[in-house]
Amino acid sequence: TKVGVLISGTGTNLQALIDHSIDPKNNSAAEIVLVVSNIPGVKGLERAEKAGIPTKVISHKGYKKREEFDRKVHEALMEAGVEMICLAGFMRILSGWFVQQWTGSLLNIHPSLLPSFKGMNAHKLALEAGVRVSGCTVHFVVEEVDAGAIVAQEAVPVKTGDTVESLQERVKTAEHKCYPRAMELVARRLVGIDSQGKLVRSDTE
Ligand SMILES: Nc1nc2ccc(CNc3ccc(C(=O)NCCCC(=O)O)cc3)cc2c(=O)[nH]1
Ligand SMILES: N[C@@H]1O[C@H](COP(=O)(O)O)[C@@H](O)[C@H]1O
Repeated sequence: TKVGVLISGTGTNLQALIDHSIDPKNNSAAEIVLVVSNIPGVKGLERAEKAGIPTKVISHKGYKKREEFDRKVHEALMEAGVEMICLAGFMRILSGWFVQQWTGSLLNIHPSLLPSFKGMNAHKLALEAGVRVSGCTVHFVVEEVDAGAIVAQEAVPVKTGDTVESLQERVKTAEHKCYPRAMELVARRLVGIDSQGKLVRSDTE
């Protein structure tokens, strides 16, 4: 399955997906064929270039309408023959039109155990809530933000004295294991969503 990865920053999740897909022992069904960033010069672009993966920068600033930006991104993905998309630190909300084109083949990783702590500052919300366990969630992307069917989660202990940075670091370690596994399940079409958006599994578990 040809995979497109959308990023906006450092790309440590992108790196984990790249490492997983190129490691022969994984016999991965996923081939990352394009990395798109909406922000130029981010570290994630270097990671893709080092791995010999084509990159594109499509700045959202160039478009006055959200749908126009999304259509440009969609065209780039189609040109590269992309069959499924992984959002990895991509910080733009995608329009209903875009999400509709990719339903069932569009994944995102969120740094909390959804449905808790949706949105941009999950770690801050988790620390303020005083939870003792946090973690990460890979979910199918639907129009409503951070609300799609959950594919995989990994729990992480919250430690006394944790800051957003220390919790984020611990959660990212879990993300880097969780996301490749989830990508593989979807790339092998062992997991999908039905017309109601509910998860459908064809693997055992
Ligand atoms: N429709 C849809 N699209 C998404 C795009 C990105 C992410 C990643 N997680 C994100 C969750 C929240 C945001 C957010 O609120 N950003 C500030 C507004 C930026 C903007 O104006 O665009 C961004 C990414 C998830 C989703 C999703 O669940 N559904
Ligand atoms: N989507 C969230 O944004 C962050 C991206 O980090 P990176 O993959 O760019 O290092 C990760 O914490 C992920 O959960």
